[in-house]
Amino acid sequence: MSGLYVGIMSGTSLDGIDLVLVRFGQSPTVKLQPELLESLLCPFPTELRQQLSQLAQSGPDELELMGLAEQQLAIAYANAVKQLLAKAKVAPEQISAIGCHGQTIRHRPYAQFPFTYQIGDMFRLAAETQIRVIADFRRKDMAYGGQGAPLVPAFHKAIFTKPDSYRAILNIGGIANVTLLQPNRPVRGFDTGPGNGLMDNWIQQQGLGLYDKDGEYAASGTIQQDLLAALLSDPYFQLQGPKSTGREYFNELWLEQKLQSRPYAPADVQRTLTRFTAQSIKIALADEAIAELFICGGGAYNQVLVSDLQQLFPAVQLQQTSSLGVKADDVEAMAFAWLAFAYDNQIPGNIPEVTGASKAVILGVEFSYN
Ligand SMILES: Nc1ncnc2c1ncn2[C@@H]1O[C@H](COP(=O)(O)OP(=O)(O)OP(=O)(O)O)[C@@H](O)[C@H]1O
Ligand SMILES: CC(=O)N[C@H]1[C@@H]2OC[C@@H](O2)[C@@H](O)[C@@H]1O[C@H](C)C(=O)O
Repeated sequence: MSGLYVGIMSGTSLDGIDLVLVRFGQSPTVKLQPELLESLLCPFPTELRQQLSQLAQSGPDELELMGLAEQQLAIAYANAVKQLLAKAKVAPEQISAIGCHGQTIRHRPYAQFPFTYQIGDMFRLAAETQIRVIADFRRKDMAYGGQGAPLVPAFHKAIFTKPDSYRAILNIGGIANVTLLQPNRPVRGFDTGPGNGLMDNWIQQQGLGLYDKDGEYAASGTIQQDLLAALLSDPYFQLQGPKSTGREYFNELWLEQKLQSRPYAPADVQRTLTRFTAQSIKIALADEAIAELFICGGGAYNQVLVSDLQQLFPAVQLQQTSSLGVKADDVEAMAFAWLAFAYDNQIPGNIPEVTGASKAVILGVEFSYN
């Protein structure tokens, strides 16, 4: 194996496909220092984004819609991989495997029969690219009683651990999740709640773009304390980990219920949602003596959000993961490249203390092209 892996992540924000091309050391026993060779963000075609968004909630003829979306998604992934490899001037036969998350359309860890569903036809992705694909990373963890999420903590542990410092890695995507790398303790991690997802929904509803670039729209509003309290009253924030959530819970309908048709100025809602994300993270980490907090995911670029976080964590050094050598946009895609590497090297991909699974297991399924 070449040690070259492609990682593909398309997350709950539905902004597009994040890809990386990365090289991992040949021996899994050697301290892992991934070398990033190339990265790319391919925005989703509008129609596909709308279909995927629709699939995250119940609706008519979901099976037909899902079947069609799975194929379009695989084609979009394959085109993105081809672009990435062309940019890097690397041939498909040089790649050991693609690690692909797929697109979560339903995540129900608290259902009577818990399930999680990631779509994208991985055989088509393998056939189109002529590269083997490792995917379906979450369901085995759930089969062992876990939440199937979050999975990135194992990768964070592998590359970001510092033996003498309590580090936390905070990913702010559509949903936000945190990894706690505390010396002399098993790694912990969980979803803190909404990240950018509700903020994206709101600004889109106002017709002001897909997301609040640099937090500029939020900066024009004022925090509404009664709304903030209503948002924070959701029982999810009182749950202890392991815990995970998704857009099927924290979505437009959830927000509508909290707004109760009160006539807030739209910019005030944006500002309050931004504070809400920061405050829910603070609640989740209130008892943790974190020394260094590293932010990744698109939320790292929202200046209002980051400044709210800094205000709520005055004693903590807040930085982007780029100061650890991995750009905020690349961490999740790199984690899925690593999960493919872990599959090939028989390294467990889940952490039982994080997901709640009864044991650590090797995650992923191989989709071959020949
Ligand atoms: N310059 C920016 N200013 C403000 N927000 C930004 C900026 N760039 C990206 N974002 C936010 O980040 C989001 C994308 O983040 P990311 O790609 O980390 O999410 P994701 O991977 O889809 O979600 P998840 O981690 O939940 O699976 C965008 O939808 C937007 O809200
Ligand atoms: C079911 C699912 O897709 N969950 C995502 C989502 O996006 C962020 C958060 O919720 C996290 O739990 C997870 O993604 C990352 C990659 C994870 O598994 O670690």
